[in-house]
Amino acid sequence: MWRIHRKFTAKCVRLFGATKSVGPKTKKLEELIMKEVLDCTKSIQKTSDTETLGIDPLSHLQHNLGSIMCQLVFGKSWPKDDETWLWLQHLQEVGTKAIGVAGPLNFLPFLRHIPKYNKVMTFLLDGKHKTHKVYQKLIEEQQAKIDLTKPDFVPENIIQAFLLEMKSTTDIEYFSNEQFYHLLADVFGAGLDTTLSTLRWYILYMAAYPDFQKEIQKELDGLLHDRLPTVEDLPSLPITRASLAEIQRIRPVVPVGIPHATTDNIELFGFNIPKGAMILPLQWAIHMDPKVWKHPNEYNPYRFIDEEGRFFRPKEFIPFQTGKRMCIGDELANILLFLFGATILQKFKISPPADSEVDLEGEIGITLTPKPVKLVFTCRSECW
Ligand code: HEM
Repeated sequence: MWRIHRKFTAKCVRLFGATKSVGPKTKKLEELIMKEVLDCTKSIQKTSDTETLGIDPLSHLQHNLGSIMCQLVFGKSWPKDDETWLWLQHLQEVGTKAIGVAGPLNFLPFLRHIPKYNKVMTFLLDGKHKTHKVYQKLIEEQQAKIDLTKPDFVPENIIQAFLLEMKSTTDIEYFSNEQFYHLLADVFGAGLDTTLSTLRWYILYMAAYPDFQKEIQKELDGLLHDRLPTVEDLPSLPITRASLAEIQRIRPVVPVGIPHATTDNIELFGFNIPKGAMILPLQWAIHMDPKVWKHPNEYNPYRFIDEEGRFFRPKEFIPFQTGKRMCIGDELANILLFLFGATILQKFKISPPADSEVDLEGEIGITLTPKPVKLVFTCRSECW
């Protein structure tokens, strides 16, 4: 099952233009992303004008990053104050924390009888049923818009692609309604929470490390002058790229990895691991290993810059994990992080409010997220 769904979703992501080489589809994706990036920076500026003691950019980032994921997955997005959208965001936020709390149930299923875990599971299952009802409506909306019998039909979002697959596949069990709902939830969840948390960490670290912030802004100004960043700019901006990589090293959003299981008995480094054992690939241990990274707790983008000043990736850097189940959204994530991160730094100086320090400790659910924060966003020039 997972192989077929993985192949299907990876194909969709490529179809949306999230690839290493930049073609017309990537430019279309860039256009969609930049529209939301600019809406986001405008909202940050607007709220900053009224809140002189600083703002938490979370709601703006969540709305605009979420709108991109919604368009790619569901084929539509909602206004900021729409009830369905607010509910989906709330469920995503609280659900991610709840999945973290429910984690021990993977190892000790009997815990579900304890009220604390029972409550969390009831919340998660209730949320799942309600979300599936919303998804059904979204599927019907897309169904009404498209004609799958047209030979030149090209899907524009995951719902349309799944409907096309349902029509043409012989593997009906893999493309059933139930699987449809789960796939939509998985891609939306996997894509939004991870990129959102990474961007929040990035903004926070920029406030905590003003000298690096200035250096990145100097690099951006030197190449872009007054124009906005594009995906083609990425290779010419090694410090910016390294600063984004370093945030993914020091604050990996899935620090304990996603649980996997052995398919057979194996021996690894003298340890016997039985078939069916749960394996947690501890990303944190790899990204914080002092044998690989000097002073691992220090934020230092220069770990990703070689002697010639070019960006390079040490093999121990695995923010998207590695192997057969590696993230399939890595290219999309890199494009999102770069366009959001570079534009925000181009437009704002980010700093903590006067007489306060930046809290770099996080909160752990299934992902590692920053705590609520207030930051001051000062327009760097005549931005708009
Ligand atoms: C900074 C952003 C992101 C990070 C750090 C991240 C990280 C990860 C990690 C660590 C995994 C687990 C790999 C494993 O099980 O070994 C994963 C899986 C996955 N990611 Fe991402 N991800 C990001 C963005 C995205 C985006 C934008 C999408 C949207 C398409 C996405 C879709 C997926 C999917 C579908 C899987 C499951 C793959 C499978 O089970 O075979 N991710 N991601």
